[in-house]
Amino acid sequence: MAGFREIDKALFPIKNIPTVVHLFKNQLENSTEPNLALLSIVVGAIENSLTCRSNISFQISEPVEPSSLPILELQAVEEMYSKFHNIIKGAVDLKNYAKPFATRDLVKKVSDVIWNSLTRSYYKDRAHLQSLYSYLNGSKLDCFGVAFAVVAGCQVLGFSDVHLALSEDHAWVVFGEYSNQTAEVTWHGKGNEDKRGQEIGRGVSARSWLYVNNKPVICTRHMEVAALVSAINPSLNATHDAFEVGLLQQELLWLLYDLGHLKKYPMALGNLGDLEEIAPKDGRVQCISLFNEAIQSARSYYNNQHVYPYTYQGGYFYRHKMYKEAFESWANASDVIRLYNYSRDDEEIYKEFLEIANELIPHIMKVESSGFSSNSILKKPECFANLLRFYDGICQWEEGSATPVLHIGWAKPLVNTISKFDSDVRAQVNIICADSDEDKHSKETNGNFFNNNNYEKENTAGAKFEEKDQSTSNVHPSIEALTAACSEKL
Ligand SMILES: CC1(C)CN=C(N2CCN(c3ncnc4sc(CCF)cc34)CC2)S1
Repeated sequence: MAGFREIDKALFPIKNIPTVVHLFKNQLENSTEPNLALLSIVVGAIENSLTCRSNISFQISEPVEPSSLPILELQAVEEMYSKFHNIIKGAVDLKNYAKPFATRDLVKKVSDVIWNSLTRSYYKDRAHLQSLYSYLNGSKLDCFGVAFAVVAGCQVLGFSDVHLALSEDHAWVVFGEYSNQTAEVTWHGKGNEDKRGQEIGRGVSARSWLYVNNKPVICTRHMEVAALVSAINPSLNATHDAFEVGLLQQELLWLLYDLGHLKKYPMALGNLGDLEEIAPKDGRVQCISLFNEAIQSARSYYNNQHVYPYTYQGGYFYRHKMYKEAFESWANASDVIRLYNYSRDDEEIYKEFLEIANELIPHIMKVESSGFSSNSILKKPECFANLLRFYDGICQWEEGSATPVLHIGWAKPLVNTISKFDSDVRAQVNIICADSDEDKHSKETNGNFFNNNNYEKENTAGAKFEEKDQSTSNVHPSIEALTAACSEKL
């Protein structure tokens, strides 16, 4: 695996953002595959020099122009690259691993090399631990960073079949002649035994959101560059971002977008949408269309099994006080989660739905019920319908799961929200409840959602709440009971 080529070396020393973009363009557009280790070291060095406190004096003294960066010398980058190259080549005796395709032993061996060279104990959720710069200068990596380093290590060894697989909260690798082998290479969450070396579960975990029903983003080399760019973290502290790092990330994401490498990567499109909302670039599409592209991508390539595209879009609508639209996005997010079983590995998405249900929606109810405008969302039946669909999805998510989702803390905001809608508004929503003997979860494999035999969730959205004379399907008993209770009460 050669390091930089002459056309790349000529760009050093790097002093500004356009030069970094040029380096990425060279790497992405040339015939040989982009060098993951080199690109991760470059952006990691820039991110760390602009966000880690150790250089705080430097930031105060230097004049900061919008696209000026700390000077990055070629020699410093080459030293870090050869250090990574030597760690990997020194630890893996290629005579033991026949090429051209990787084996599970090889992947596990590279994962062990990274794993065993990390600092014994450190705060794993800290920022700026995702790049090879962090690995080579601090021996620290976060969960994503370990998976990325394994793929970069396999690239150094010449195994071009090893690729990054990404769900919405976990990363693993695929490999082999047909790219159909999978292996865990990093840990997930807190206090969970790592499953490194094992193939991605077909058991209970397969039904959890964490593995997105076997619809992960399978990266090409170019999409692995998009993943390392997406993982750039501009945050300086809890409240501020380093301006140049955010700008660099935005420019690199637009480069990848223009080259077509974000088409099958919904979260990267969402990341770019968030950056565009903060600092819109002239001549570029509106951020809302990026959120829509992310949703279309998830629907086209991942069988609409991803939640985040809808929460990106819902978050945008919420921030812009477009509450009716936000309810629809969140109901669509809920239609995704309802077909999963909640498992202990799904904390991240649980927190996402908890915040929407118990913080964001109550806030909307508060500000909306203070006024009396006839245009209020409290007068709109489609808002009530989407809220019921949102809550119903969470109820169905819980059904059939080993771990409960709802608790009393959910009920108060839920009832409070529903009772804000007058009976004449609620009456315009047509709810048809399934017959009691019609089991909500058909046992036969009617949907190919989970192609196992013992348990099926219907692959139709659990319930549709639409205005009168629209057909609707079955409703979770607790929602049915709730709306009945409201009718009695009011
Ligand atoms: C709507 C939101 C709450 C805003 N940010 C979100 N994310 C920020 C960016 N994220 C990501 N962005 C690009 N690629 C990846 S791969 C991955 C799983 C660990 F490897 C996460 C993730 C995760 C989700 S979701």
